[in-house]
Amino acid sequence: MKNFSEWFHNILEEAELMDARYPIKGMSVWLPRGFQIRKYALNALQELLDKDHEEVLFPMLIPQSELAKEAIHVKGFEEEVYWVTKGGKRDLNEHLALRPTSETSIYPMFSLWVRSHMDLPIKVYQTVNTFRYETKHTRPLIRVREITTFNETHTAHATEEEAEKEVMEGIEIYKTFFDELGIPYSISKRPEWDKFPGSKYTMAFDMIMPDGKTLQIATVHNLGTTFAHTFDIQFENEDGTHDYVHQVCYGLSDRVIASLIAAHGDEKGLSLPPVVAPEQVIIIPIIFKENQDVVLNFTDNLEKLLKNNGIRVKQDKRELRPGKKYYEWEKRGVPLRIEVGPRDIENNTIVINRRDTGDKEFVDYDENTIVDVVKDRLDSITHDMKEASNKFQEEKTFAIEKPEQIKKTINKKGGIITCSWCGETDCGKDMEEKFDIDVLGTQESDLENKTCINCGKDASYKVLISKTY
Ligand SMILES: Nc1ncnc2c1ncn2[C@@H]1O[C@H](COS(=O)(=O)NC(=O)[C@@H](N)CS)[C@@H](O)[C@H]1O
Repeated sequence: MKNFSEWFHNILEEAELMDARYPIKGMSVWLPRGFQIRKYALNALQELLDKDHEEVLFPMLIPQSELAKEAIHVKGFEEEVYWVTKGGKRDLNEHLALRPTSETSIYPMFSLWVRSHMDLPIKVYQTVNTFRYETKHTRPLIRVREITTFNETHTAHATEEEAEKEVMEGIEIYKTFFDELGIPYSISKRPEWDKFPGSKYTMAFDMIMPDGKTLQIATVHNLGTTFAHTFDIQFENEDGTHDYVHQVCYGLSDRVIASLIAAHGDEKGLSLPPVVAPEQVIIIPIIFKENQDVVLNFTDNLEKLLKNNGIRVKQDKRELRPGKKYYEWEKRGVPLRIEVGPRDIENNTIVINRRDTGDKEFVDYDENTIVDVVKDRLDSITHDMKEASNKFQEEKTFAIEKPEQIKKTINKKGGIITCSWCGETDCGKDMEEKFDIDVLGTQESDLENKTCINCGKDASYKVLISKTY
């Protein structure tokens, strides 16, 4: 893992997740295994969103006039928007933007849908591709020009309190989702100069990657009433007065898959939490000519049993020596491997190998309990993977007191440092400049008469700082 970037790119290819050779920079192809992992990850997220949000689908193209309406928003995206300017041979009289995110395609429709407070709240989400002409170094899943797995939630509420509640709900949904996938994170409130264009404030999830830099893996934005004024989204109260809606939006992307790979992968390759694994169990029959049928009869039965109990299982019967099979399935990150040879059958045991820890376990085989045993081991893997990645995030987060520790700690150890800060924009930007770092954001904390690490003024914030992607 000394060269994370090389390791990461190798895994995409060797675990057959993506093909980055597509002839447009910043765009790659989802291969079948990668696509399944993406599907299971999205299923887990949608299960959480579906509790009280509805899935919708908006057009990909946005009229220039709509995109331009929200000045701050469009300022934030104007460098990144792809445009459609022709239809066939004909020039379009209005250029159409490929959505970089969907506020300006959704909110004109919210304006049509919202008339009375009875039409509120609106809580919708979509999983779409979005396009951002990233000029920084692109890399698959991490910084792409076509974001293929952009899950964005957009809500409208009658009151500010309801919008604040939705922000907390969005944060909870993402916390639960990342916890299920064993992806670690630190949550902070982005500084004024780095919040979502047009928003009141942005809450962000940052994961410390193996190379010590942090990756923004999700964001929740309180939009206030700015977009409601811009797109005239008003509703009539019970007393006949009119108010603008209060809005929230939140989103995550392909980076979730990048985080899965980074959080759990190792020298052997991918290591997947069961919830997203295309195969949760791979059965390897150890076959010798003379007793082939005995073994295969046993493993076919075991495969059927596991499959009938909702476990995603495969059997590798290829004419290859076992070691080669182990190598391949470990690289693909299959959580559990079950080996069965003629001796195991005589002893009525099977061998269970955990991909995450490498532990090998001899288990007495009993048709009535083997499903529970396998499910129990899969649950242990889920639990332990989450513990391990949270431990890494915690161990790479350092509280410091002195400014000279900022650069030293970041350059030497990477990760996130926390310290006290006055919260002033010019001081924050000065810190970023001086120490060549990024201010991730602030967290609630009970600072008593602390001074700002950078300017010495009274500090009222605990700030998180790191090198970022
Ligand atoms: N070029 C990119 N490649 C991959 N993921 C990206 C890229 N740009 C942004 N993201 C991810 O997408 C998330 C949401 O994007 S965002 O700009 O912060 N927020 C929005 O677009 C809001 N409309 C919420 S949906 C970010 O937190 C980040 O994790």
